Amino acid sequence: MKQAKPVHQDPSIEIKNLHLSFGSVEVLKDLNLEIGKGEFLVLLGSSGCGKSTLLNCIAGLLDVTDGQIHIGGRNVTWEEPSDRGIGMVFQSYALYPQMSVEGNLSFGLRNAGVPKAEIAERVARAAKTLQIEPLLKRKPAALSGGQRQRVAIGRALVRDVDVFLFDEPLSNLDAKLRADLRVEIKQLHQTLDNTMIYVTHDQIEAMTLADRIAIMKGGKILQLATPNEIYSRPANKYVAEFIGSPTMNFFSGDLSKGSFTCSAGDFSTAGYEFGTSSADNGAAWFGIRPEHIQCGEEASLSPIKLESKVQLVEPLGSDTLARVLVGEHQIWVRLDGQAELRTGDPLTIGFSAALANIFSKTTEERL
Ligand SMILES: Nc1ncnc2c1ncn2[C@@H]1O[C@H](COP(=O)(O)OP(=O)(O)OP(=O)(O)O)[C@@H](O)[C@H]1O
Repeated sequence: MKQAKPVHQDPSIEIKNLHLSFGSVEVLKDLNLEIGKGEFLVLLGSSGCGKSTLLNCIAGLLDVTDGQIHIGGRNVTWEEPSDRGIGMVFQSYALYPQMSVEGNLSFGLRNAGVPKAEIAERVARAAKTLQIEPLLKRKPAALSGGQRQRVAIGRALVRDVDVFLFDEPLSNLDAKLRADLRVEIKQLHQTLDNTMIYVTHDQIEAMTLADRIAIMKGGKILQLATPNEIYSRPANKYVAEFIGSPTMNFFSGDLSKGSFTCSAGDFSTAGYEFGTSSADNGAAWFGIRPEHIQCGEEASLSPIKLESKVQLVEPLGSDTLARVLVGEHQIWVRLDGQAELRTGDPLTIGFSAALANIFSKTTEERL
């Protein structure tokens, strides 16, 4: 696994050699992770990869099979959830329907025996931060989905904890609300500076919110790095395909002595750091993102030029996506929103190996 350096030197959460099995099924496999104080870490991966399981282990909602979890320098592996100093926000708001918003916000504090005046102060502060002051007397049934989720976040906020855990908090909301609340969560993090761990399978949420993203597959972390690093230097083909829409284009061919050859031609890759070891020679994928491909006249200056035929055009307003055929390779390109293209048109495309990534077909690792 290729790892970026932690953004913060001071760890807030350390996960050491964590294993979790349900019966004979091993869901988390020797997982190690360090999260810095004040860091926003996103756990991203497709359904069933173990994101929620990992979050629930940190929260104390699941007993680990082996390994340790430290929060704020304390070994909390066998501590109760309420003693761990964490606040959790779930996808299903989990509000008490019979209680007002104010009752929902203060319930946990009353149970914990926090003095009345302090409860009032904490509730007022959270309501102000989340702009739900006018809703305090309402019951959850009289709130929109976005407002309910704000209350759920508020309930974590009043606990005055150092660590917030979010499990797909926006996935029940429509697209517009999702985008609005996403911005609010980001602002909240900038204001509060708590450590946040956020589970999602939405790559836009991951890219926009995270200081670092952990991409998970099959109970393991495949890459842990900043959004930029993951986007521009994915550790392997799985990560490259998972991030970016449309996905990275791949030419299937061979890498030999740093030079890539495929049925579309010989790509000049000399001078770039591909396949520096002779062990890297062999069957490989040449990956290039759609926005790194020049089209038409703009392609004339590109080091690698190819002739293609337009198969499909998707106008998006701000830009236009087109799928073109280069020999046997289907390639997505991103053009200007005003581009006038028709199915069947010939189109010259061009790119430089400087922006490419090459992956071994044997290991799928980036070379
Ligand atoms: N209580 C359980 N008993 C048995 N298997 C479970 C249990 N809970 C989860 N699993 C399995 O563990 C794996 C990981 O589940 P988990 O909920 O962590 O995935 P996820 O990445 O959060 O997925 P999603 O995005 O769909 O929520 C899945 O294969 C799931 O079927």
